[in-house]
Amino acid sequence: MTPAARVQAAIEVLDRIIFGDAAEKALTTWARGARYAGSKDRAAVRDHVFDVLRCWRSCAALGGGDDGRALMLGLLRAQGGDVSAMFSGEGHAPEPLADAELAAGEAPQGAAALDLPEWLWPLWHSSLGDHAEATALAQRARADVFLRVNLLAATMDEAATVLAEDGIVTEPHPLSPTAMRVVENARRVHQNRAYLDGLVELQDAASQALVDRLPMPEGGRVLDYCAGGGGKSLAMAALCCAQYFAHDIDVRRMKDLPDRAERAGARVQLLSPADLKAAGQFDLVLCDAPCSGSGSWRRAPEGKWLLSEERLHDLCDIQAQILDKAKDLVIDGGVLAYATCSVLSAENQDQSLKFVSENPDWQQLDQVQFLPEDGGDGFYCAVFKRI
Ligand SMILES: C[S@@+](CC[C@H](N)C(=O)[O-])C[C@H]1O[C@@H](n2cnc3c(N)ncnc32)[C@H](O)[C@@H]1O
Repeated sequence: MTPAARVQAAIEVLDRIIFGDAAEKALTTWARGARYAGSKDRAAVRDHVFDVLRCWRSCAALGGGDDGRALMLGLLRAQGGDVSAMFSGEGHAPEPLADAELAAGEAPQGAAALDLPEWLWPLWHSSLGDHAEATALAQRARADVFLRVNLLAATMDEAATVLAEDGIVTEPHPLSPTAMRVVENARRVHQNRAYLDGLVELQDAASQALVDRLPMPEGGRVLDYCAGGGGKSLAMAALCCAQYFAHDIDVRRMKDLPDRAERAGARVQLLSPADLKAAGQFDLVLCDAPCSGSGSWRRAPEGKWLLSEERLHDLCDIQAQILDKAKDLVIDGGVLAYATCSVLSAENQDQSLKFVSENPDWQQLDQVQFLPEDGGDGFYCAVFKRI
C-alpha cells in the first residue's frame, strides 16, 4: 500500500469508530477486507488511527470537522505532512481536498489543545496542579514499550542478550530495577525466545515500580484481589517468596494466568468469588482497582473519550466498595494496598483519605503517584496497615 492508501484506510477505520465500533473491532474488520495489506501496512494504519484517538479534539480542530477524513487531515496538518500529496485522488489515495476543506481548520484552544474532554479539565487541573498540562500533553504521544525481566528466570543482561538475537534493542529504565524500555523492534517481542520462555513479560515500568514499593511478606499469603490478567501477581511472585492467590470478579479475565505463571516459573492459585469465602485471610491484599485509566490513555486512548462525569462517579463508588470488602480479607497487622492507573485525585488521594477516615483501625503507611513524565503510565498506590 502507498502511504496515501494507508491514510485512506485509516479514514475508513475512523468512520467505523465514529459509527460506534470499538477501535480494535474497526481495525480487524478493515484488515479482513484488505487481504492485500501486509503487516507493515496494518501497523501503519493502526498507528494513524491511534494517533488520532490520542489527539481527537486537536485533529478535529485542525481538520475542520469530525469525520474520518477531517480527522486524518487534522493529523497530517499537525504532523506537518504533505497534505496535498496524500489527498491526491490517485490510485487508492483519498479524493483531493475541496476548497472548503482547504479553508477549514483552526488551531485548537484550551482543553482541545490538550486533547482532554472539556468537562474533565477542572478536575484534571485540581488533581495535578503544576503537572496538569504536561500530563495531558504526555497522553497525546505514543507510549514506550516496557518489559519486566522475570528475575526468577534471568538477569537483566541475560534477557537483553536473548532479545538482541532478534534485533530487539532494550535499555534499563530507572523506574524499576526490573524494567527495560524497548528501543527498537518492539513488534518482534512476541516471537522472541525471551518472551516465549518467560524471561520477560510486557509490563509498564510504573506498574513494576508500584510493585517494588509494596511491603512484601516473605513466606506469607498474598492476594491479588483485582487480578485481571495477573500481571501484578506475577511481578510480586518474582520479587518475593510467598504463597500467591489471584481473584477477579470476572473469572474469565484470569484465564491466561495459569499458562503465564507456568511460563514464568511462578505458582499462583486462582480464587473465584465463591472460593474466596473459604480462603481465609492474607498478609497482603493488593486491590488494583478498576478506574478511569487516565494514567494510561497513551495506550488505551478510547477511554479518554468514553469517560463521563457519571462514569467517574460510578467508578469511585466501585473502588470504595472494593476497599471495604478487601479490608476484611487482611489479617491483623497485615497490609492492604490500593492501586489505580489514574491521575485523578477523586480515584486516588480522596479514596485513601476516605478509607482512613472511615476505618480508624487502619493507618496509611505510604502513597505514591507516578506520572507519565516519569516515563511510564500514570499510576497511584497507597499502602495501609491494620493497627
Ligand atoms: C485494573 S484491572 C486489573 C489489572 C491487573 N491487576 C493487571 O495488573 O493486569 C481491574 C480488574 O478489577 C476487576 N474488578 C472489577 N470489580 C471488581 C470487584 N468488585 N472485585 C474484584 N475485582 C473486580 C475487573 O474485572 C478488572 O479485571
